[in-house]
Amino acid sequence: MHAIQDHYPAEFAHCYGCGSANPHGLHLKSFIEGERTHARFTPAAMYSGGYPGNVYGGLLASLLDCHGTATAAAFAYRAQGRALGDGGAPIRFVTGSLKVDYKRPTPLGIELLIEGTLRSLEGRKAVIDLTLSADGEVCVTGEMLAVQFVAKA
Ligand SMILES: CCCCCCCCCCCCCC(=O)SCCNC(=O)CCNC(=O)[C@H](O)C(C)(C)COP(=O)(O)OP(=O)(O)OC[C@H]1O[C@@H](n2cnc3c(N)ncnc32)[C@H](O)[C@@H]1OP(=O)(O)O
Repeated sequence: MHAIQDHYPAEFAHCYGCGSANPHGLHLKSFIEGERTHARFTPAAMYSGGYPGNVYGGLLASLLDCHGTATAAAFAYRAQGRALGDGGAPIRFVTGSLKVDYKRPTPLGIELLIEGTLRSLEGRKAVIDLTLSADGEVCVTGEMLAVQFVAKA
C-alpha cells in the first residue's frame, strides 16, 4: 500500500519530517483507512528529551505536523472525488496552526502510533484532530489547522 507522502510530487518531497528525498529526515509515512489516518514511528535514543527514557517534545510535534498535513491532503482528495496521485494538480496543505498537548511522557524505543481524523473541511481550511500513542496509551494530542496552499503568481 502506498503512503500518502508517496504521492507528493518531487518538489514537495524535501520535508524534514516526511520527505522521501531528504536523506536526514524522519521519513514519516501516513496511510488513510476509512475515516482515520495512521503512521508509525519508533524513536531511537538520539531523540531523547531531558527526561531519561522519554522522547523530546519537539520531535513529537514534528510527527503530528507532518501527519496532520498528510491527513488534510488525503481527506481533501477524497472530498473532491479524486484519487491520491491521480496526476492532476496536487492538493497541498501547510500547517497554519498546531496546538499540542503533552498528556504523559512518551517512551523512547517503542513504536508510536500517530492517528488523525478530519473534524472539518471548509474552503481551504481543514481542522485535524491528532493523537500519538505508545502501547495503547495516548501520550500526546494535537489540533491542527491545515491551510490549502495556493501558489501566488
Ligand atoms: C497528495 C499530494 C499532496 C501534495 C502535498 C505536498 C505538501 C507537503 C507539505 C508537507 C508539509 C509538512 C508540514 C509543514 O512543515 S508546513 C510548514 C510550516 N507552515 C508554514 O510554513 C506555513 C506558513 N504560513 C503560510 O504560508 C500562510 O500563512 C498560510 C498558507 C497558512 C495562509 O496564508 P494565505 O495568504 O494563503 O491565506 P490566508 O492568510 O487568507 O488564510 C486562509 C484562511 O486560513 C486562516 N488562517 C491562516 N492561518 C491561521 C492561523 N494560524 N490560525 C487561524 N486561522 C488561520 C485565515 O484566517 C483564513 O481563514 P478565512 O478568513 O478564509 O476564514
